[in-house]
Amino acid sequence: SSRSKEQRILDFVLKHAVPGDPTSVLNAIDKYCSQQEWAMNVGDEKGLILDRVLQEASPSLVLELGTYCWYSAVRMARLLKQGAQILTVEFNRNNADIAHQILQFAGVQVLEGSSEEVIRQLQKKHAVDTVDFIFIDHWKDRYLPDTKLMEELGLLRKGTVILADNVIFPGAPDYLQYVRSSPKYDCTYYPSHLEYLDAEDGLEKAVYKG
Ligand SMILES: CCCNc1ncnc2c1ncn2[C@@H]1O[C@H](/C=C/CNC(=O)c2cc(-c3ccc(F)cc3)cc(O)c2O)[C@@H](O)[C@H]1O
Ligand SMILES: [Mg+2]
Repeated sequence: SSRSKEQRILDFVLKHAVPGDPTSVLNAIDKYCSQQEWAMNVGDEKGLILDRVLQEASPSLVLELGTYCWYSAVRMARLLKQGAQILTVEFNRNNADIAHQILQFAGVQVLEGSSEEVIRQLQKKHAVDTVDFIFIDHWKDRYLPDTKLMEELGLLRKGTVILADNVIFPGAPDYLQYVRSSPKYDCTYYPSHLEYLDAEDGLEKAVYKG
């Protein structure tokens, strides 16, 4: 069967990155996706913003919605403090399988399934109380329903940071309008550019006020 773009990215990573060296994995993916085949990783420019916001939050438990090619999961895992954990959710089996191969060494757990199912199971099946940091980067029309679900289930605590990719392009207008107008969130917009391109994009940070 013909290999997918995601498998070609993995081949390039396995050939050029150093196992156990997350930064070399990021550099390999950024190099491949900026020079050979574009892919929807958060990328190096928005990735620097993700790094800063994550380090500022210094979370013990990170939830990511939409693993895709594991770029952002590796990016976050390399900055976590000792004992902290990332749960990343992916419902496409091929992407999840590739993720497993890359994330094992980064100590990241890939939960296969749809975000709605996984979010509903976090407290009972994954012994989660509340989440400290959430990176949202899956289908853009799911940002708002999944955020409301996490609120309803009590997964957010005072100070939980939600960082959302692509709030400009492709855009998540209903999500942006909700968090910016809700008294429950303090929002900050971080302007940037679409990964590996010049188009405008940005990240929105929404801190839950409890
Ligand atoms: C029930 C569906 C919602 N729940 C979900 N639960 C678990 N995994 C989910 C998921 N939705 C999507 N996913 C997975 O996340 C990934 C999807 C990410 C969607 N991202 C984008 O569409 C995106 C798209 C662009 C983009 C930008 C410019 C352009 F011209 C074309 C695309 C840029 C980005 O940075 C993006 O993040 C896939 O791996 C998919 O299988
Ligand atoms: Mg994205």
